[in-house]
Amino acid sequence: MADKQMKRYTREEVAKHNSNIDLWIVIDSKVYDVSKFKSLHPGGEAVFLEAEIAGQDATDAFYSLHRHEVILRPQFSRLQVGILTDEESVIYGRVCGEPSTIPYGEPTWLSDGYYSPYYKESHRNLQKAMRKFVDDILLPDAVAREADGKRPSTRIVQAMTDLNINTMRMGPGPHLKGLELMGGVTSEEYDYFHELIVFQEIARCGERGYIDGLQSGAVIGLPPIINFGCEALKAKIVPEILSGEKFICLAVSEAFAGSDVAGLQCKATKTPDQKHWIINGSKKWITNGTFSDYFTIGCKTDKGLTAIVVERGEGVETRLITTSYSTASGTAYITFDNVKVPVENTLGPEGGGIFVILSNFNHERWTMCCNSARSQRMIVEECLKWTSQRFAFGKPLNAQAVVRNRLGAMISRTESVQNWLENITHQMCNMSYKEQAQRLAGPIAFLKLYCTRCAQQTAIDAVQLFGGRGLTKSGMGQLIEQFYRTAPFDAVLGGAEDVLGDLGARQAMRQMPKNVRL
Ligand code: HEM
Repeated sequence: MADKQMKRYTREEVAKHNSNIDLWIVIDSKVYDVSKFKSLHPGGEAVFLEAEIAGQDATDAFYSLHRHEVILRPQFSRLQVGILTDEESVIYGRVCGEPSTIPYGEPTWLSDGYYSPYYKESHRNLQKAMRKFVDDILLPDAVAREADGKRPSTRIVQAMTDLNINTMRMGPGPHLKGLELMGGVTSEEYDYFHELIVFQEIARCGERGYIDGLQSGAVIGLPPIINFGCEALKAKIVPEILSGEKFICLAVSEAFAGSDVAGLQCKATKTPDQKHWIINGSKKWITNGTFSDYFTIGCKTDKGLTAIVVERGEGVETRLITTSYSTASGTAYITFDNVKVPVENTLGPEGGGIFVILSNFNHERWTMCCNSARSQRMIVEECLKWTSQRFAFGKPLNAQAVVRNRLGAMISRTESVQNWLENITHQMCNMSYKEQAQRLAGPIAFLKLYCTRCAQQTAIDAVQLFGGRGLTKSGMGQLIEQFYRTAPFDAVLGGAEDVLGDLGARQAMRQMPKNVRL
């Protein structure tokens, strides 16, 4: 029943319902009868019988211990029996489809009264459409699948296909030609800032394993085919993946080698008639591998590392690896046992696999930064809310200078990550794919290294602010717990931090002018 139609009570009237058998409380001007509920309350019965709670305004006590969404659940909202005379409820949580009202809850370009040189009307239109899609459609499935560990539901894959979201996640290019994009964006105007928006809005669902389950294998496994595959291969595989009919993943890392791509042991040898590859070996930690139909892999061949596309079939086995994030991502251990693949499935020149894989890494790492930057912002928002509504030592947490100092550091990191990301994205918008491969490998490696270090420090800070709740999978700190558990993923996937730092520094050293001196 809407508040307006509810019976009005004065605070004095509510106060009379303060006994074990007749017990009311007020939360945000709404009057709740908890007489029966109290024995079912997960936090125990006794809390309701305290003198400052029974028949009293329990708003601060409630928000010190529960997320706003708790009181919105139908089984609890129906405990409401009235509303206070001459008062209205004022507290709200996340409003579906709307921008956050929390300071730093949105990047500068989405914050009222601030400016950015990078975003145009088409970016704003896409952002609004994506936000609505994520809040209304994606989020409920993300929460459910993260909990049951199943891959994203077919209807979500279908919805994303219908809205061309997966095609947009391949970046700007001819694959978008003629498509109607969300927010009325045309394929000609679609640039990397549009793509950044797609990734950052999806990141807001906050369910890290699920996000990877959302065909992130295609985001990294399909571009090598688009950029280096022969026409026949592209004509067959690209439509199958973009229509959501089939799934693909990028399978590079192995039990034997991860960041050391040159040390891979999976081997491809040609048949005597030179028409097929015979592939033997294994791959480990392959995102979406359990449900993929195609595998873009790196293999040792006589001419060196070569990229090849393998179709699921005889000799290909995948099994689930349980990592510290949810199994919604379909992370797999894959074995190839005498798998026969046509040589036409080779991507780029034989022996040129390192270039195929490395040039793809730039885009992959950049998408990870988009995701991580937005996730860090969400954690900042959670911490700003928590520290203002949680009371300790008689004051809100944010009344302590040490807490504000920690918040300040978290905000600074989040802002610097987003601003650097936007600068790199601007470079990508102005460079060809080849120029990006040549000039941005170092900067993107540094960005990812910086981004994931910031994320991990922010995760540690957030746990300090939330205490035990930051380590508990349900309740107030559930997003913090998940972020703390999964932030290290981005620091390893797509290149470990130390490897990336080295890569960027080596590139800088190569570019040093020969004759310059101090
Ligand atoms: C209609 C009002 C209330 C409802 C529907 C409600 C519901 C819940 C639920 C579902 C939980 C489980 C944890 C979670 O999902 O967040 C919980 C935990 C708890 N609740 Fe309530 N609650 C209400 C009011 C209160 C009040 C007024 C107090 C204290 C004065 C309180 C104290 C607690 C405590 C101490 C916990 C355990 C929190 C923890 O483990 O961190 N609850 N409540």
